[in-house]
Amino acid sequence: MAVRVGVLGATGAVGQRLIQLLEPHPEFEIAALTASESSAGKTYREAAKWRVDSPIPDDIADMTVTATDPDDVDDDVDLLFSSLPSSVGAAVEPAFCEEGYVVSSNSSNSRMAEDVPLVIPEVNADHLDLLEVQRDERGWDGALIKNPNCSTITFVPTLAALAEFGLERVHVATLQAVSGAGYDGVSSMEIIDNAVPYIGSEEDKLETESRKLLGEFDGASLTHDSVEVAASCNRIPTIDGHLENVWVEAADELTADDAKAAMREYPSLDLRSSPDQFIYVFDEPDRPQPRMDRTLGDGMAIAAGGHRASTFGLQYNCLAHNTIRGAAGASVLNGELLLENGYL
Ligand SMILES: NC(=O)C1=CN([C@@H]2O[C@H](COP(=O)(O)OP(=O)(O)OC[C@H]3O[C@@H](n4cnc5c(N)ncnc54)[C@H](OP(=O)(O)O)[C@@H]3O)[C@@H](O)[C@H]2O)C=CC1
Ligand SMILES: N[C@@H](CC(=O)OP(=O)(O)O)C(=O)O
Repeated sequence: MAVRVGVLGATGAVGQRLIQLLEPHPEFEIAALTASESSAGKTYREAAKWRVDSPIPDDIADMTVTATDPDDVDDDVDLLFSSLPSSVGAAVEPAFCEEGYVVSSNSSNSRMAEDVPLVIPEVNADHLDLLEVQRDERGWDGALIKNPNCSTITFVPTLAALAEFGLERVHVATLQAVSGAGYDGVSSMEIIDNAVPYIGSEEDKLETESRKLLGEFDGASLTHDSVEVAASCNRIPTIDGHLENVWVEAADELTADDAKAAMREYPSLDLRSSPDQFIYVFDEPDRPQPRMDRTLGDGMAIAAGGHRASTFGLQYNCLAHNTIRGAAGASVLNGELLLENGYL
């Protein structure tokens, strides 16, 4: 029987992507949709300005949106996907967890909390058991798991593939699509014929979340990885797909061929939304490109290419679909991991 799930922040850009991915999902059944007070009481069709690239599902369109309050969500809903503004998530996600709901959240609040697993299933599924520590410490029947920032998700899998070479220092420069800022996030006058070399708080997220993801969980606490990461984040006029330039300095010799082989061989998982090939490596020097490569693996693969030796170690480029692998798809994959591991 399918697990009954809800979407917190269901009317938003990421909420709509979640619905697009969850509606046909055989393991999950959408049973609750929440948004702000101004949407509560409306049908989903009335409340959401549907903007994703497939029709609004009829059965979802007719559902009534509720306020984002545990009292308004049925008790038989087991899993909540959260795509709330982080300030709202910080206030309400713990309240849902206290009431026994398991929350798979895409919002940035609490990502760095010591007892909150920050998970990319193919990279650090073992961190999920931090939920036992969380439940002990917080006295929750529910649980809170986070996926990382979209730009973090794009390059950390490639680092995980290279970890055996002894990562010491990493530089990453991003070229981020406008969808990462939400529909109204960047005005057309600001971004057309332009690039903006600043995205608030983004660089810090890449630098800190990456070390948490690559860290070691010993069953009681998590030690962040020692790799030094420096990030520079830029907004460019693409719609979807974050492209990143990465330079890696490793303790051991690391050639372009070694890196390509390690990335190609890095395993995927058997979860329903996992791509068959997790990291798709191009030999062509001008790939990956956002428009051509963001839908690899139904938007869940990481693409890499342009591997070469440079003055600052190994250099390459990587790419991921920021609102699928980097946001809604990441939360769904974490939901599948929770299910597989008996947390639902
Ligand atoms: N990891 C990633 O790559 C990405 C992450 N994000 C993150 O996901 C989250 C959502 O982003 P996005 O979908 O673009 O945002 P939107 O502004 O499009 O949607 C926000 C959602 O939250 C609801 N909401 C707003 N205020 C409240 C409130 N006070 N109480 C309850 N619900 C509220 C809105 O409801 P209503 O329609 O009623 O206002 C809407 O459903 C953010 O935290 C964002 O930073 C976003 C993009 C990519
Ligand atoms: N800041 C990211 C998207 C985002 O909302 O990130 P976060 O989930 O860390 O808030 C971007 O602009 O592409």
